[in-house]
Amino acid sequence: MVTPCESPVPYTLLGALLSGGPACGGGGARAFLRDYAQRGTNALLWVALLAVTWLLILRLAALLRLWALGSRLPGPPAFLADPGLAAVCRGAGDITGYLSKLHGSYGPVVRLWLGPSQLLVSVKDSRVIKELLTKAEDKLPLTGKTYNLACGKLGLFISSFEKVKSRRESLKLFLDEKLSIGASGSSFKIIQAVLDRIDSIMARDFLDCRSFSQHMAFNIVGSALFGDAFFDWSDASAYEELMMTVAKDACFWASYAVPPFWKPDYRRYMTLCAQLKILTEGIVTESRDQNGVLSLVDLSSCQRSERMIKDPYRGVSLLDGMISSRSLNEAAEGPLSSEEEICGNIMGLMLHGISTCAILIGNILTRLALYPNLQSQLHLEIVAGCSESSELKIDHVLRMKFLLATVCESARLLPAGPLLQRCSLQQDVNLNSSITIPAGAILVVPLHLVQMDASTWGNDACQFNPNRFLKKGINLEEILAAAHKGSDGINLFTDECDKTESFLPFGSGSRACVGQKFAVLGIAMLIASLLCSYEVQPHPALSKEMESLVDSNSLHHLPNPKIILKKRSI
Ligand code: HEM
Repeated sequence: MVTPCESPVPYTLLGALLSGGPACGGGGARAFLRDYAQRGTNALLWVALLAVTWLLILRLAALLRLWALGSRLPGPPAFLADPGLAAVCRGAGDITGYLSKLHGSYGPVVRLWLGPSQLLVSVKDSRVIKELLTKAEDKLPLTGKTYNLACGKLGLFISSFEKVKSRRESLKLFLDEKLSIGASGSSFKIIQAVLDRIDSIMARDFLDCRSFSQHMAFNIVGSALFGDAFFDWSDASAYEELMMTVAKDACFWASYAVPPFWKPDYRRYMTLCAQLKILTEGIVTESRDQNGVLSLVDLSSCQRSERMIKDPYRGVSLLDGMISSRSLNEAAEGPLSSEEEICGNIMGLMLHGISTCAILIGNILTRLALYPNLQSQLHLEIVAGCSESSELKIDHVLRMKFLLATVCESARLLPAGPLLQRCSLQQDVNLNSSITIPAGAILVVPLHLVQMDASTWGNDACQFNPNRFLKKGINLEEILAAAHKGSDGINLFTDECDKTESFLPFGSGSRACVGQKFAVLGIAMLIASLLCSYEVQPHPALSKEMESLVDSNSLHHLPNPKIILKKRSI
């Protein structure tokens, strides 16, 4: 008869326990447990090994596919040891100039190997660009990483389109409400408030164009996002300064594959981000208290619009939209949109909105300072446009076509960045039914090349000429109204397909800038208010050299002129 101790070794832990191991002698049980642990560990190691091998096979297959599909596209030989490319990769070279040469040699679609697993595809053909920007819905992972680093968790600007979709919609709705006819007066009253303080802003006898533009952009975007609470926020200037410091270094620190915690500068940077977050939380709380935002939580967007029409001058803040969308999301997906995410979204919007608006404002002010004729023409239009009312409103600005054309022309000649960047994380992108771009490739549209292409814009493509936007009876008011109704881009050239697709300062397609109409009209409003009361003059030190630089087609970085704002005699 077989006794329990002679029974076959139980191969499960349960078996060992049921067999009453210790009663049969402690040594046997220990041996069994050791054996059991060994087998368990081996099994785990095997599973891990198989998983890693499987992942490596998948990665290798993806890499082979990338190489196979990538090599079908025109471009220089793979892994070229090119000093020009090396300089561009280090951030020291001129990416536009480099891509221009490649397009000259290889045509409108060019591929470039940045490394064995990094394929960049640059597209310059306006017929393909639209398709590309619609089909490639994701952003490069680095874009999301940069915002994540500076703003913490956020649901805007991130890589995956799926994750960003609903936030884009609620933000679009909010910004459109800001511009709706009734609310327009209060949305931009901050502009007048800042202009009233101009004497104190002009600490010396001139203004630094870049700092002034940044200050105006900060106020326009800040008051739009936080409503009336922003007007008398005591920490506003500390916030502005901190935000600019954080914005300056975000890309640099995000470019590290592993966050460099061992570097004191990095730790210092993270402390600044934390301070920025605390200040943002402060203004968020104040904005909520002042705008009574929580009373709007249960309203649908349609009800909110109605409410704004009835009560247009109430300083509603972005939080209304964010919180409402939060309630919707909570119902749909669970509590994903935490307070932390709302705060991150707002910081991200401030960072992006201020830096981009500041570039455009600075660009326009520089041209106003350099071209007195442009300024006189604008002044005449502005005075005529708001003659019947003492207060400047969005409806007036919408009628000022030359002003809107000036804003658009400035954005054409100096977009906020040199490249539009996209990618498709999961699926290949088929363009023009003949070009296949493999998933994971970096897709770029070189904005300077496209927006200054002589074949589309004519021989004067590099010259500043707002009138080009007024040709062929283009109705800018209608165009902006169309953008208002939800089209993805500002369609300036209804009859000229090539130009629509070649005017992309706000991007286009699925990830187009949500704030484009707000930015164009807000900046037009600022310039109109400014020119009503002031004349923009160049500082005497502004040399002829700078004048030629502004006209030059190599102007990828704006000079920072000193300007003087001279009060107009009424
Ligand atoms: C002159 C001012 C501005 C310029 C030149 C600008 C430009 C851009 C560009 C080029 C993009 C990428 C588009 C693409 O990849 O197709 C973008 C995205 C975006 N912009 Fe702007 N922008 C400006 C102002 C603003 C403002 C004021 C806001 C809101 C307050 C805003 C909100 C956004 C958002 C949320 C996105 C991200 C869309 C996404 O990732 O899906 N922008 N902007």
